[in-house]
Amino acid sequence: MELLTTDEMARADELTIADGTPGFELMRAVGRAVADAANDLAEEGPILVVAGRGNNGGDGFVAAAELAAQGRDVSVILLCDRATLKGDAALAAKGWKGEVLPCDPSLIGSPALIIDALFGAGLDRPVKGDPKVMIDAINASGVPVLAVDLPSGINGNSGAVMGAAILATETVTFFRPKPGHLLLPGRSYCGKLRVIDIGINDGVLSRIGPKTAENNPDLWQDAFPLPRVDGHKFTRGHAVVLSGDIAATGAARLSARAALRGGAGLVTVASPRDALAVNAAALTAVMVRPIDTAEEFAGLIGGKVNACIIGPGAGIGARTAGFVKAGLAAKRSLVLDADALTSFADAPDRLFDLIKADPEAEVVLTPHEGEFSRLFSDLSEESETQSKLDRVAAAAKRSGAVVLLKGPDTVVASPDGRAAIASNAPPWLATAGSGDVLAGLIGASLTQGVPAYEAACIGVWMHGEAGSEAGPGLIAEDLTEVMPAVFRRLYDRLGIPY
Ligand SMILES: NC(=O)C1=CN([C@@H]2O[C@H](COP(=O)(O)OP(=O)(O)OC[C@H]3O[C@@H](n4cnc5c(N)ncnc54)[C@H](O)[C@@H]3O)[C@@H](O)[C@H]2O)[C@@H](O)CC1
Ligand SMILES: Nc1ncnc2c1ncn2[C@@H]1O[C@H](COP(=O)(O)OP(=O)(O)O)[C@@H](O)[C@H]1O
Ligand SMILES: [K+]
Repeated sequence: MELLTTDEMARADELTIADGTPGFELMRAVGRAVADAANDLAEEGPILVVAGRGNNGGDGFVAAAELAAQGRDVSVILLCDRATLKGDAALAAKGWKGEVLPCDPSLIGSPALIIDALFGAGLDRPVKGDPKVMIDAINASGVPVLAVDLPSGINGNSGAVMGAAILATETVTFFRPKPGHLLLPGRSYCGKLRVIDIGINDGVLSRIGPKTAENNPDLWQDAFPLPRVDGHKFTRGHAVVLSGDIAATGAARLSARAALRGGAGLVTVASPRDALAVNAAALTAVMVRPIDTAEEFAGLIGGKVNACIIGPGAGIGARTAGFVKAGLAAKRSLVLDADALTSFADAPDRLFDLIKADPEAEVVLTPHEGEFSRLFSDLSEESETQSKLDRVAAAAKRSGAVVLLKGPDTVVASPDGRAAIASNAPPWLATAGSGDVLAGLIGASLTQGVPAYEAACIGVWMHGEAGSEAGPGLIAEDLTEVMPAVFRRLYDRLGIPY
């Protein structure tokens, strides 16, 4: 599903209004949807609506009137003087026939549910003073909260907490989710997210042209590689994974096994001679070749090889950088992870220039935050004006590669401006070697000819699903072993027979 920035959402509203649906109609649809969600969350007991001065507050007034008409016991707290409300919000407040209470936290009481309609997309500065006191008091009350559009205080574009934010039980948003619903910390403040149809036609999307999406199969199913009936292992492609020295071979083996499990037809570990026996003893379906130098590596991948995974356990320095250069020179699809990235920390532009020299290059960089800041030091910090999404998008543009920044909200960005945010990764994926498996899974799709952006998105999503499938207590080795179950669930979801 597409994600809309707050500006893009405002544009969707404008286009819908221009096409003949009055803005107040949209607000009424929102208010009714909020009332439905409130009834689901609290079947009985009093409901308190806390409204702000903008249209988010207007949604709150519509919901309050709707719930009262259904016989619910509703009260409303308003952040400002009722007489100062404007436009649709003022119209909505007129429809509320009850009392309006002032912004005093002692009036919260102990309702069954609080509807948070303080701020939505219009939040444009840090929350201070009265609204902050109110938000803190709502959070401290222990009462379940239904947030309208966004938990108040969460920035819809970045997911940042602007001073203070409502910790919602559930959030109802409209038409399409916003990046702030998926990016941390915003996602953690939303509780369960409901996306409601309020009568905005999907046709407006082609006029808006959103570039950001949620990372799930809807985004990449057309690119997902399926084995052909008349195929053989070479049609599924050959991946080469570079091994580290004798003390650091496990990471490459994890990547190699993941590449094979992920669907590569053949996988070879390129191993230093001193580690050959260790690798050979530990591998079965994955092949091993003795490779000590970048020249030997170039020779190996110059043959029938589609993609290379370089970095896991590879060692930091000129040697690994030389293998990366060989991979780029051979025009193979590449996953550059871990040490392959850090090996360019002293001169990242050298790497980017090499990547950009071939506009057709299919290269995925897979840093975690530490590696990311080594390559993109000026993009290492999140700020009010620079979300994780902005940082990764800028990194992709600068490097000429698809960049994936790991975490609970892994972002994949393409130099052409597309970006995807994943929200399916469970926290127990944060375990040694998990990233090596991710590199292998991305390599699996690249090997089968999937373009870098889709390959990265597919790998991230499958990795998250594998984490859920293996469950708490998993170690990296488990991720590769649950891949058949992940494939089966995906095939079922896409309606592909097997
Ligand atoms: N036609 C539309 O545009 C629709 C808008 N809808 C609702 O309208 C919301 C957006 O409405 P608005 O643009 O009026 O914005 P909001 O209602 O989110 O808030 C804007 C108001 O809050 C003030 N404000 C912003 N940050 C503040 C802070 N930190 N401290 C104190 N005051 C602050 C602004 O000055 C402005 O007065 C959406 O989130 C959605 O809930 C829906 O009703 C659907 C239709
Ligand atoms: N809190 C978290 N929730 C979900 N996934 C996480 C979390 N922390 C890390 N991950 C995922 O775990 C993997 C860790 O990769 P990485 O840091 O490279 O580890 P390693 O180098 O040990 O393989 C990444 O895919 C990352 O997105
Ligand atoms: K809100």
